[in-house]
Amino acid sequence: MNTEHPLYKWFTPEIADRSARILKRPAALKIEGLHKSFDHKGTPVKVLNEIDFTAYKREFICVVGPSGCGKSTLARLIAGLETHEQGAIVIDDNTVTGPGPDRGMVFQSYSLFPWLTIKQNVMFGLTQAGMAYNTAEAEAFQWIDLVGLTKFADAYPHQLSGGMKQRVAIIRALANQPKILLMDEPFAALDPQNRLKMQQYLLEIWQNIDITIFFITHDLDEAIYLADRILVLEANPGQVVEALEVPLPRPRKADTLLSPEFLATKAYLEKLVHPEHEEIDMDDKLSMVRMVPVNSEVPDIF
Ligand SMILES: Nc1ncnc2c1ncn2[C@@H]1O[C@H](COP(=O)(O)OP(=O)(O)OP(=O)(O)O)[C@@H](O)[C@H]1O
Repeated sequence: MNTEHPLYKWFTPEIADRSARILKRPAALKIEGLHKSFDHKGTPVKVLNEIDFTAYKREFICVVGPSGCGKSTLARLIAGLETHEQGAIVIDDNTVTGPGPDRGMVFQSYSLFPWLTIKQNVMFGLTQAGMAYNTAEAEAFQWIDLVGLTKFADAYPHQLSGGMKQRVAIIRALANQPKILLMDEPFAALDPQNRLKMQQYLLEIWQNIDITIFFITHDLDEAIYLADRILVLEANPGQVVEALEVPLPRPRKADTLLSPEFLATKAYLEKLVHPEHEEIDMDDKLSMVRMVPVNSEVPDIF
């Protein structure tokens, strides 16, 4: 780690050791010179520019960046749901040319089949891949048990809370044994308490199975809490600003969010992701406050 880096003092020998161990593992995902444009009224508009990045086996990567910087596009390209004009995406030495069973996806909206029970949802990919019904059912029960939903195996998605549905979406993706789990804002629709619980669940699952996670989020707290490294993108066009090693030891717990290294990392990321915030001075803020009409209803929280 560069001794000039603003977070240098938090890179303890323990963190440096974790980082060195991860970098020695084989690459799970290589993104090489990736460019992506979308057509806008007949003109190509570059969304991703020269993205180069490698994630190593069992690494937990979070991707952050301002709205529109191409985070979801990048996840969709890795999933093989979009095509790119230049560069390559390589998973375990295989170049991505379309969707495949080596990648599982979990989105913000619960993409469960509403007409299937929880067990049937989890079994779906397994039976589609040719697994015998009884074997698939036994596997599905193991996954359902892992996330504490045994009692709900025969329930339908609409009978579950948002957090429960997301647990099912995760195990449904994992049951197919992908090499990479792509998650695009999976917990964004949950309230803060359920969100934290889901983050803890995800970390527990990740620690117990052989999976590399590529997790898109708007939420810097979430990224710092979960990731080994955070890929920071900037917008117009989307390109890499930094792949930041998270200087926080594991295991991470709820009080990790209050530690000085967490707060220092967050302040650093805030500046990378929203540099314009530095330009807002207090006089601007006060002039906005003064614009509130004297008689307007002000909520009783002040
Ligand atoms: N199918 C499409 N056709 C045309 N333009 C698109 C398409 N998909 C995305 N874009 C544009 O590409 C840019 C990046 O979009 P993308 O959704 O990947 O960004 P993002 O970083 O995930 O944004 P957010 O954080 O707001 O979800 C945006 O300007 C978007 O309007």
